Amino acid sequence: MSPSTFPSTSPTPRRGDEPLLSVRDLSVTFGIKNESPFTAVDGLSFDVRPGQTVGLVGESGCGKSVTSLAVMGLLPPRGNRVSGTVTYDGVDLLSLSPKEMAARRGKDISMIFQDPLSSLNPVVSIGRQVSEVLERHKGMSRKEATPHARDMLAKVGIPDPDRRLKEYPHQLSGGMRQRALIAMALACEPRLLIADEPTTALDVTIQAQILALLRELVEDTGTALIMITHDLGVVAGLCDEINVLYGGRLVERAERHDLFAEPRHPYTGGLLASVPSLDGERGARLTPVPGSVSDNLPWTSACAFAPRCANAVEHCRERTPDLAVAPGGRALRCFNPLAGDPSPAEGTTTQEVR
Ligand SMILES: Nc1ncnc2c1ncn2[C@@H]1O[C@H](COP(=O)(O)OP(=O)(O)OP(=O)(O)O)[C@@H](O)[C@H]1O
Repeated sequence: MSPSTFPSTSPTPRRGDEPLLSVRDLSVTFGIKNESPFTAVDGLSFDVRPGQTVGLVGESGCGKSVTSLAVMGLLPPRGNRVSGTVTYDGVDLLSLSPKEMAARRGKDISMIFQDPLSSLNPVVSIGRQVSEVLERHKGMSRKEATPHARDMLAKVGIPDPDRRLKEYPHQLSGGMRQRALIAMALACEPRLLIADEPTTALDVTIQAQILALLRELVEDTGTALIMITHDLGVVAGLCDEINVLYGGRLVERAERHDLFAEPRHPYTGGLLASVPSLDGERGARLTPVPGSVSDNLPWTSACAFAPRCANAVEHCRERTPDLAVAPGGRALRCFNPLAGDPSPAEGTTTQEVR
């Protein structure tokens, strides 16, 4: 695809500017009327700048999707408590009314989900679904929106877009459906795109194509991208910065290169050891992280990961590790990290966050 494939979201500022999205101390607790409420996201903070791709990574249940739903204002209206701030372009999204938030969704911030089949309406043609977004958010008439919808399908690499416009989701392959969903998400040139496991339902070749498409989008338009995945392999070629979550809390954050070259949290190390590598020895076995999240200890009195951690020492089960943030932004929540340079947790210049 050519560098001019995507329309520029001008005057979007480029990489390196102020954060477009700042999440600060975000917590989401479910079952607030029950005797034992459950905190799915606990004190999470991260920034996303224009043109930056930020990964939220962790295994099932660590709070990735709940974080994205909180940012999008899509959590169930009752039965949960959300605290902290989610500042987008200077506005705290958590303070907006449902109506105000609905007006921003699809326009300023868009989301693509794991399963395109359940995200697309099965009885509405692909062209109609893309053009409806343009009618709703850009005030276009149906007549004006249809050629734009066609262009969007072409831009995301759907061949023969004139024919595809008239087709229904079941007539497209899985990869084409995901492209159609990306076309819908991009129709209004959002400045922030959240992709929640966008390639999990696709086979490996198509996965690579969709990831390449997202990378081009970010490079060409300066769109900020939050990439949610359980698979460090997916973020390897895409993310600038990676946030590793465990049990609802951030346990490590680093630039992609630093994280892959030198993981410091034993959980990050475990995730990396379970990713297949092209450089790995033939026949080498992958090492999964032992145990499951059901083994977790409560963060309030321990490190939740301690029962599964080969590096755990006695007080990991007795005290809560704080998140220590180094001046460059690298962050670590661990009493006994993997070997490497002195970590923030080992007491260099640090700022205790939580
Ligand atoms: N509406 C809800 N009510 C109660 N608990 C919920 C609700 N939504 C999510 N949870 C719980 O919050 C925790 C975090 O869920 P979340 O979907 O964010 O996990 P995830 O990291 O995205 O995992 P997955 O990849 O499996 O979706 C899970 O234990 C989940 O059961």
